[in-house]
Amino acid sequence: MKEPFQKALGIIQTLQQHGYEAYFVGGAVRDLLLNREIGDIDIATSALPDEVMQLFPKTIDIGSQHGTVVVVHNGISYEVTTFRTESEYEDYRRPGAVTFVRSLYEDLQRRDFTMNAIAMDAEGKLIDPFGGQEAIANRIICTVGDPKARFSEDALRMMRAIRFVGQLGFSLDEETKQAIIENAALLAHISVERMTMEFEKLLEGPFASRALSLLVETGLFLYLPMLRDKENELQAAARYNWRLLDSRGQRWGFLCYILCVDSAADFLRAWKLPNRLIKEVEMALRILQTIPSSSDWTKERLFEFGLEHAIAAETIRSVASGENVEEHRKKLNELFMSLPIKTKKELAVSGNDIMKWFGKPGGPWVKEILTLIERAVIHGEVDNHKERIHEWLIHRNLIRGENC
Ligand SMILES: Nc1ccn([C@@H]2O[C@H](COP(=O)(O)OP(=O)(O)OP(=O)(O)O)[C@@H](O)[C@H]2O)c(=O)n1
Ligand SMILES: [Mg+2]
Repeated sequence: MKEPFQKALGIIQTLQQHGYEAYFVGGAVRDLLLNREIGDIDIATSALPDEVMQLFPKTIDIGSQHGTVVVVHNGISYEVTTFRTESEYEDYRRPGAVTFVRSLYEDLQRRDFTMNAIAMDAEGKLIDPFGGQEAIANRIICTVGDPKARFSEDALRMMRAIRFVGQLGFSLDEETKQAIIENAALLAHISVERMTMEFEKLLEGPFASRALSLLVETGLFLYLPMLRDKENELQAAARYNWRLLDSRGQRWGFLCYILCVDSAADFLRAWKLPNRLIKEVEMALRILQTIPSSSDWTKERLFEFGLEHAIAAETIRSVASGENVEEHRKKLNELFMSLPIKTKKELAVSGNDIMKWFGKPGGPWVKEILTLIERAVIHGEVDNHKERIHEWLIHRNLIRGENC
């Protein structure tokens, strides 16, 4: 058994010793079969939440009314969820109430896709009543049972189907795809935060292009924030190599760039993204406007914007134009390495030095002088050394020697 499962085995064994059933379930089992990195390990059990809480010394009640308790075992948190069916649904979101059941089969039956409805016991034996392994072998995403029923239970599952395409490169089963087309409008019931989480996973996946095409083909894009009027642009976005974008900021920046959004801030706010990310994207887009071509970089501009923002901007530009991303990144790195100082903090003189040398009280002029010095240092006119800078100021007749 692989290490992440091994580490959690004690939980399953304890539950079994007390007469309950317990299994590994969900994404971890799927990823094990796919030889992907194992993420969070989820456990399903016949024990009720209260029973789970009594058995383990360290538990956190994160939603026991829905059946889930976190068990902290050897310093790692595991979600342990009571076998359940989701009997009542409110507004196509997650269930308003759950019914706890004592059978694994019923629990697996209410899960979204067959590949996610495989359980594994403490000996590593798989329990796969819905053909999940076969779906994985055939690289197919297929709902457990009636797709309309599964999507009505939780409309986010339609987004999940397409983000799995982006992550795994699997195909959508025809009936599942048809049901997404027919039920796309149910997505309107889902909170933006949940959609954003799936959309980010989709963009990050190695098959993002294929998934973006599917968002258009199924009509799901119509219910995603700010995408309703962007059908053609999204279709175009699907033709780029998203794999070359290697951070959240780069991906969202590229999306704004390719979709020609009026205001990146408004667009990203509609997706409820954090301010820090919004600032990062705005900066990359501002750079693209200020520096019209990748050959227009100067030491001064690179110093001003910083390497990270510069790389984000040039990555966006080169992915959009089909140029060699690595080459542009390399050039920027080399130019940055040649800078005598990389940040304002590294300048060998401070505002206090300037006021002392000039013998004047502080004011906006101090910043102007510091900028002048910064430029001279960046261009190699003067070494970044306090005395050299002092001499340089005297030489330029900005101060008199005796004020030293
Ligand atoms: N809307 C949902 C969300 C989850 N699940 C079930 O709960 C499991 C765990 O959910 P989650 O961790 O959200 O997704 P994963 O499939 O594990 O994907 P990831 O690897 O991204 O965590 C899923 O495998 C699936 O069996 C479901 O049926 N319907
Ligand atoms: Mg998971």
